[in-house]
Amino acid sequence: MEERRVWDETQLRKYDVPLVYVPKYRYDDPKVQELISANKPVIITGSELVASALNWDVDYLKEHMNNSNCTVIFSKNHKFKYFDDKSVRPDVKAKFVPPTRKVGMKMAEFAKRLREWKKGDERLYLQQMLNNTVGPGIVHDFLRFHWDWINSLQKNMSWGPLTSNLLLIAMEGNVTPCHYDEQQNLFAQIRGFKRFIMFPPEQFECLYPYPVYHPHDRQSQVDFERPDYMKFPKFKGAVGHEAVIGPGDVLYIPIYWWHHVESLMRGGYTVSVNFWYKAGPTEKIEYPLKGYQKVAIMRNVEKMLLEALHDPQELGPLLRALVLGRYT
Ligand SMILES: CC1(C)c2ccccc2-c2ccc(C[C@@H](CC(=O)O)C(=O)C(=O)O)cc21
Ligand SMILES: [Zn+2]
Repeated sequence: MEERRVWDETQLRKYDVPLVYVPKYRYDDPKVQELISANKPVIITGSELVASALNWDVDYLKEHMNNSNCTVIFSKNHKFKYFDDKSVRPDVKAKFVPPTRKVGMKMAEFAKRLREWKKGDERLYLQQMLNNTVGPGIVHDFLRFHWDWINSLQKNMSWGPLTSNLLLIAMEGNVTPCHYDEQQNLFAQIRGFKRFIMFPPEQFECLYPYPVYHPHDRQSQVDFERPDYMKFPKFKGAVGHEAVIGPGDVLYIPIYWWHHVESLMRGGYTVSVNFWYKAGPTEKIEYPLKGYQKVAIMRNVEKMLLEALHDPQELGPLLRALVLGRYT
Protein backbone atom coordinates (compact mmCIF):
# COMPACT_ATOMS: atom_id res chain seq x y z
CA MET A 1 0.00 0.00 0.00
CA GLU A 2 1.14 3.57 -0.60
CA GLU A 3 3.04 4.58 2.54
CA ARG A 4 2.10 7.92 4.14
CA ARG A 5 4.94 10.33 3.19
CA VAL A 6 5.89 12.01 6.45
CA TRP A 7 8.87 13.81 4.93
CA ASP A 8 9.66 15.43 1.59
CA GLU A 9 12.72 16.11 -0.62
CA THR A 10 13.10 19.70 0.66
CA GLN A 11 14.27 18.17 3.97
CA LEU A 12 17.25 16.50 2.26
CA ARG A 13 20.52 18.38 1.69
CA LYS A 14 21.46 18.76 -1.98
CA TYR A 15 24.74 17.27 -3.22
CA ASP A 16 26.23 16.92 -6.71
CA VAL A 17 26.22 13.11 -6.51
CA PRO A 18 24.04 10.80 -8.62
CA LEU A 19 22.03 8.44 -6.41
CA VAL A 20 20.40 5.03 -6.74
CA TYR A 21 17.93 3.70 -4.14
CA VAL A 22 18.72 1.08 -1.51
CA PRO A 23 16.07 -1.68 -1.75
CA LYS A 24 13.58 -2.19 1.11
CA TYR A 25 12.25 -5.63 2.18
CA ARG A 26 10.39 -7.13 5.12
CA TYR A 27 12.64 -8.88 7.66
CA ASP A 28 11.33 -12.36 6.71
CA ASP A 29 11.88 -11.88 2.95
CA PRO A 30 14.72 -14.16 1.69
CA LYS A 31 16.08 -11.15 -0.24
CA VAL A 32 17.26 -9.71 3.10
CA GLN A 33 19.65 -12.58 3.89
CA GLU A 34 20.63 -12.75 0.19
CA LEU A 35 21.67 -9.07 0.13
CA ILE A 36 23.38 -9.12 3.55
CA SER A 37 25.44 -12.20 2.65
CA ALA A 38 26.46 -10.35 -0.55
CA ASN A 39 27.58 -7.37 1.63
CA LYS A 40 25.00 -5.12 -0.03
CA PRO A 41 22.94 -2.50 1.86
CA VAL A 42 19.24 -3.15 2.46
CA ILE A 43 16.45 -1.44 4.43
CA ILE A 44 14.71 -4.03 6.63
CA THR A 45 11.12 -3.36 7.73
CA GLY A 46 8.87 -5.06 10.27
CA SER A 47 11.70 -6.60 12.31
CA GLU A 48 10.39 -5.22 15.61
CA LEU A 49 14.11 -5.18 16.54
CA VAL A 50 13.74 -2.08 18.71
CA ALA A 51 9.94 -2.09 19.11
CA SER A 52 10.44 -1.90 22.88
CA ALA A 53 12.28 1.41 22.41
CA LEU A 54 9.91 3.21 20.04
CA ASN A 55 8.81 5.38 22.98
CA TRP A 56 12.40 6.58 23.60
CA ASP A 57 12.28 10.36 23.51
CA VAL A 58 14.47 12.65 25.60
CA ASP A 59 11.82 13.05 28.31
CA TYR A 60 11.42 9.28 28.73
CA LEU A 61 15.19 8.74 28.59
CA LYS A 62 15.98 11.38 31.19
CA GLU A 63 13.41 9.77 33.53
CA HIS A 64 14.82 6.26 33.10
CA MET A 65 18.53 6.84 32.69
CA ASN A 66 20.57 6.92 35.86
CA ASN A 67 22.30 10.20 36.47
CA SER A 68 25.12 8.73 34.40
CA ASN A 69 26.98 11.12 32.16
CA CYS A 70 26.43 10.79 28.42
CA THR A 71 29.00 11.75 25.79
CA VAL A 72 27.77 14.79 23.87
CA ILE A 73 29.65 16.14 20.84
CA PHE A 74 29.57 19.89 20.18
CA SER A 75 30.12 21.35 16.73
CA LYS A 76 30.20 24.94 15.48
CA ASN A 77 28.39 23.84 12.32
CA HIS A 78 26.09 21.01 11.24
CA LYS A 79 28.96 18.59 10.52
CA PHE A 80 30.17 16.10 13.11
CA LYS A 81 33.38 14.83 11.62
CA TYR A 82 34.68 11.96 13.68
CA PHE A 83 38.35 12.08 14.70
CA ASP A 84 40.60 9.88 16.78
CA ASP A 85 43.55 11.77 18.18
CA LYS A 86 44.52 9.10 20.70
CA SER A 87 46.52 6.88 18.38
CA VAL A 88 48.00 9.88 16.53
CA ARG A 89 51.71 10.78 16.52
CA PRO A 90 52.56 13.96 18.42
CA ASP A 91 53.92 15.75 15.31
CA VAL A 92 50.69 15.05 13.35
CA LYS A 93 48.51 15.85 16.35
CA ALA A 94 50.22 19.20 16.88
CA LYS A 95 49.08 20.42 13.44
CA PHE A 96 45.53 19.05 13.82
CA VAL A 97 42.61 21.33 14.74
CA PRO A 98 39.75 19.22 16.14
CA PRO A 99 36.45 20.16 14.41
CA THR A 100 34.31 19.12 17.39
CA ARG A 101 34.66 18.74 21.16
CA LYS A 102 33.33 16.06 23.52
CA VAL A 103 31.53 16.90 26.78
CA GLY A 104 29.99 14.61 29.43
CA MET A 105 26.51 15.61 30.54
CA LYS A 106 23.36 14.15 32.03
CA MET A 107 20.41 13.33 29.76
CA ALA A 108 18.36 15.98 31.60
CA GLU A 109 20.84 18.72 30.69
CA PHE A 110 21.02 17.48 27.08
CA ALA A 111 17.20 17.61 26.88
CA LYS A 112 17.22 21.17 28.23
CA ARG A 113 19.86 22.33 25.74
CA LEU A 114 17.89 20.70 22.92
CA ARG A 115 14.75 22.59 23.93
CA GLU A 116 16.50 25.92 24.37
CA TRP A 117 18.75 25.70 21.28
CA LYS A 118 18.80 28.83 19.12
CA LYS A 119 20.28 29.48 15.66
CA GLY A 120 23.96 30.31 16.09
CA ASP A 121 24.40 28.08 19.12
CA GLU A 122 26.78 25.16 18.85
CA ARG A 123 24.97 22.04 17.68
CA LEU A 124 24.81 18.91 19.83
CA TYR A 125 25.01 15.20 19.09
CA LEU A 126 24.59 12.69 21.94
CA GLN A 127 26.28 9.35 21.51
CA GLN A 128 26.20 6.99 24.46
CA MET A 129 27.26 3.35 24.63
CA LEU A 130 24.32 1.26 25.88
CA ASN A 131 25.34 -1.08 28.71
CA ASN A 132 23.85 -2.35 31.95
CA THR A 133 24.69 0.81 33.88
CA VAL A 134 22.50 3.25 31.91
CA GLY A 135 19.52 2.64 34.17
CA PRO A 136 17.00 -0.14 34.93
CA GLY A 137 14.19 1.17 32.69
CA ILE A 138 16.47 1.45 29.68
CA VAL A 139 18.09 -1.94 30.37
CA HIS A 140 14.57 -3.42 30.60
CA ASP A 141 13.68 -2.01 27.15
CA PHE A 142 17.08 -3.07 25.79
CA LEU A 143 16.60 -6.65 26.96
CA ARG A 144 13.29 -6.72 25.09
CA PHE A 145 14.91 -5.91 21.71
CA HIS A 146 14.09 -8.64 19.17
CA TRP A 147 17.38 -10.42 19.97
CA ASP A 148 16.44 -13.82 18.57
CA TRP A 149 16.01 -12.27 15.10
CA ILE A 150 19.29 -10.38 15.12
CA ASN A 151 21.18 -13.24 16.83
CA SER A 152 20.02 -15.67 14.13
CA LEU A 153 21.10 -13.17 11.48
CA GLN A 154 24.52 -12.85 13.15
CA LYS A 155 24.85 -16.66 13.17
CA ASN A 156 23.62 -17.17 9.58
CA MET A 157 26.08 -14.52 8.36
CA SER A 158 28.85 -15.99 10.57
CA TRP A 159 29.61 -12.53 11.87
CA GLY A 160 31.87 -12.05 14.87
CA PRO A 161 30.58 -10.87 18.26
CA LEU A 162 28.36 -7.82 18.85
CA THR A 163 30.90 -5.19 19.95
CA SER A 164 28.62 -2.29 20.91
CA ASN A 165 25.30 -0.53 20.72
CA LEU A 166 25.46 3.24 20.48
CA LEU A 167 22.46 5.34 21.48
CA LEU A 168 22.46 8.32 19.12
CA ILE A 169 20.41 11.48 19.58
CA ALA A 170 21.03 14.04 16.84
CA MET A 171 19.57 17.47 16.27
CA GLU A 172 17.58 17.92 13.06
CA GLY A 173 19.99 18.73 10.21
CA ASN A 174 23.07 17.21 11.88
CA VAL A 175 25.46 15.56 9.39
CA THR A 176 28.02 12.80 9.95
CA PRO A 177 30.36 13.22 6.97
CA CYS A 178 31.26 10.34 4.68
CA HIS A 179 33.40 7.64 6.27
CA TYR A 180 33.65 3.87 6.55
CA ASP A 181 33.85 1.55 9.57
CA GLU A 182 35.58 -1.83 9.87
CA GLN A 183 32.54 -3.53 11.37
CA GLN A 184 29.20 -4.85 10.13
CA ASN A 185 26.42 -2.49 11.19
CA LEU A 186 22.68 -2.93 11.70
CA PHE A 187 21.36 0.58 12.23
CA ALA A 188 17.95 0.79 13.96
CA GLN A 189 15.89 4.00 13.67
CA ILE A 190 13.68 4.87 16.65
CA ARG A 191 12.56 8.52 16.26
CA GLY A 192 12.61 10.87 13.28
CA PHE A 193 14.11 10.21 9.85
CA LYS A 194 17.75 9.75 8.83
CA ARG A 195 19.17 9.78 5.30
CA PHE A 196 22.18 7.72 4.31
CA ILE A 197 24.27 8.14 1.15
CA MET A 198 26.46 5.05 0.84
CA PHE A 199 29.24 3.98 -1.55
CA PRO A 200 30.72 0.49 -2.00
CA PRO A 201 34.41 -0.04 -1.06
CA GLU A 202 35.21 -0.29 -4.81
CA GLN A 203 34.68 3.49 -5.01
CA PHE A 204 37.75 4.02 -2.78
CA GLU A 205 39.44 6.00 -5.57
CA CYS A 206 36.48 8.40 -5.81
CA LEU A 207 36.37 9.24 -2.10
CA TYR A 208 40.03 9.95 -1.24
CA PRO A 209 40.27 8.84 2.41
CA TYR A 210 42.74 10.65 4.71
CA PRO A 211 46.07 8.91 5.30
CA VAL A 212 45.72 6.03 7.74
CA TYR A 213 47.87 7.82 10.35
CA HIS A 214 45.66 10.99 10.22
CA PRO A 215 43.14 11.68 13.04
CA HIS A 216 40.45 11.58 10.31
CA ASP A 217 41.49 8.06 9.27
CA ARG A 218 38.57 6.31 7.49
CA GLN A 219 36.89 9.63 6.60
CA SER A 220 36.63 11.01 3.06
CA GLN A 221 38.63 14.21 2.37
CA VAL A 222 35.91 15.36 -0.06
CA ASP A 223 33.60 18.08 1.28
CA PHE A 224 30.27 16.98 -0.25
CA GLU A 225 28.95 20.55 0.01
CA ARG A 226 31.89 22.09 -1.87
CA PRO A 227 33.77 19.26 -3.65
CA ASP A 228 37.29 20.34 -4.79
CA TYR A 229 37.31 18.65 -8.21
CA MET A 230 40.90 19.86 -8.81
CA LYS A 231 42.21 17.91 -5.82
CA PHE A 232 39.64 15.09 -6.03
CA PRO A 233 38.75 14.72 -9.73
CA LYS A 234 37.51 11.13 -9.43
CA PHE A 235 34.74 12.24 -7.06
CA LYS A 236 32.90 13.09 -10.29
CA GLY A 237 32.60 9.33 -10.86
CA ALA A 238 31.06 8.51 -7.49
CA VAL A 239 27.55 7.04 -7.47
CA GLY A 240 25.76 6.91 -4.11
CA HIS A 241 23.19 4.47 -2.74
CA GLU A 242 20.50 6.44 -0.89
CA ALA A 243 18.34 5.22 1.99
CA VAL A 244 15.91 7.23 4.13
CA ILE A 245 14.83 5.34 7.25
CA GLY A 246 12.18 6.09 9.89
CA PRO A 247 10.92 4.59 13.16
CA GLY A 248 11.04 0.78 13.11
CA ASP A 249 13.30 0.55 10.05
CA VAL A 250 16.71 -1.15 10.23
CA LEU A 251 19.43 -0.34 7.68
CA TYR A 252 22.24 -2.81 7.01
CA ILE A 253 25.48 -0.86 6.46
CA PRO A 254 27.98 -3.41 5.10
CA ILE A 255 31.52 -3.42 6.53
CA TYR A 256 33.86 -0.99 4.67
CA TRP A 257 30.93 0.69 2.87
CA TRP A 258 31.21 4.50 2.92
CA HIS A 259 28.28 6.30 4.52
CA HIS A 260 27.30 9.96 4.84
CA VAL A 261 24.48 10.32 7.38
CA GLU A 262 22.10 13.22 8.04
CA SER A 263 19.09 13.81 10.28
CA LEU A 264 16.43 15.36 8.04
CA MET A 265 16.18 19.14 8.24
CA ARG A 266 13.02 20.36 10.02
CA GLY A 267 12.32 16.79 11.11
CA GLY A 268 12.89 17.20 14.85
CA TYR A 269 15.67 15.43 16.76
CA THR A 270 16.38 11.82 15.84
CA VAL A 271 16.96 8.78 18.05
CA SER A 272 18.79 5.72 16.75
CA VAL A 273 20.64 2.66 18.06
CA ASN A 274 23.33 0.94 16.03
CA PHE A 275 24.53 -2.66 16.38
CA TRP A 276 28.23 -3.07 15.44
CA TYR A 277 29.56 -6.59 14.81
CA LYS A 278 33.14 -7.69 14.21
CA ALA A 279 33.64 -9.19 10.78
CA GLY A 280 33.42 -12.95 10.52
CA PRO A 281 36.52 -15.11 9.88
CA THR A 282 37.73 -14.97 6.28
CA GLU A 283 37.27 -18.45 4.83
CA LYS A 284 39.72 -19.34 2.08
CA ILE A 285 40.82 -16.37 -0.05
CA GLU A 286 39.14 -16.27 -3.44
CA TYR A 287 40.43 -14.37 -6.48
CA PRO A 288 39.79 -11.82 -7.79
CA LEU A 289 39.81 -10.16 -4.38
CA LYS A 290 36.78 -8.15 -3.27
CA GLY A 291 36.92 -4.34 -3.01
CA TYR A 292 36.99 -4.34 0.78
CA GLN A 293 39.91 -6.79 0.82
CA LYS A 294 41.93 -4.40 -1.36
CA VAL A 295 41.09 -1.56 1.04
CA ALA A 296 42.36 -3.69 3.93
CA ILE A 297 45.56 -4.44 1.96
CA MET A 298 46.13 -0.72 1.23
CA ARG A 299 45.64 0.10 4.91
CA ASN A 300 48.25 -2.50 5.87
CA VAL A 301 50.71 -1.17 3.26
CA GLU A 302 50.33 2.38 4.62
CA LYS A 303 50.81 1.20 8.21
CA MET A 304 53.86 -0.90 7.28
CA LEU A 305 55.49 1.90 5.26
CA LEU A 306 54.92 4.37 8.11
CA GLU A 307 56.46 1.88 10.53
CA ALA A 308 59.47 1.46 8.23
CA LEU A 309 59.96 5.09 7.19
CA HIS A 310 58.98 6.58 10.55
CA ASP A 311 58.57 10.10 9.12
CA PRO A 312 55.07 10.55 7.52
CA GLN A 313 56.53 13.16 5.16
CA GLU A 314 58.57 10.43 3.48
CA LEU A 315 55.54 8.28 2.63
CA GLY A 316 54.37 10.35 -0.37
CA PRO A 317 57.77 10.63 -2.09
CA LEU A 318 58.47 6.91 -1.63
CA LEU A 319 55.06 5.87 -2.99
CA ARG A 320 55.46 8.22 -5.96
CA ALA A 321 58.95 6.81 -6.65
CA LEU A 322 57.50 3.32 -6.48
CA VAL A 323 54.56 3.98 -8.84
CA LEU A 324 55.12 6.92 -11.20
CA GLY A 325 56.53 5.88 -14.54
CA ARG A 326 56.57 2.27 -13.37
CA TYR A 327 53.04 1.19 -12.50
CA THR A 328 51.23 4.06 -14.21
C1 LIG B 1 29.35 11.60 14.64
C2 LIG B 1 29.26 10.72 15.86
C3 LIG B 1 28.25 11.25 16.86
C4 LIG B 1 30.62 10.58 16.52
C5 LIG B 1 31.44 11.58 17.04
C6 LIG B 1 32.66 11.20 17.65
C7 LIG B 1 33.01 9.85 17.71
C8 LIG B 1 32.17 8.85 17.14
C9 LIG B 1 30.97 9.27 16.52
C10 LIG B 1 29.95 8.48 15.89
C11 LIG B 1 29.91 7.12 15.65
C12 LIG B 1 28.76 6.59 15.01
C13 LIG B 1 27.71 7.42 14.64
C14 LIG B 1 26.47 6.80 14.07
C15 LIG B 1 26.41 6.71 12.54
C16 LIG B 1 26.42 8.10 11.94
C17 LIG B 1 25.14 8.83 12.31
O1 LIG B 1 24.12 8.15 12.49
O2 LIG B 1 25.22 10.06 12.40
C18 LIG B 1 27.54 5.89 12.00
O3 LIG B 1 28.44 6.39 11.32
C19 LIG B 1 27.55 4.45 12.26
O4 LIG B 1 26.60 3.93 12.89
O5 LIG B 1 28.54 3.80 11.80
C20 LIG B 1 27.79 8.79 14.88
C21 LIG B 1 28.94 9.29 15.49
ZN1 LIG C 1 29.88 4.92 10.63
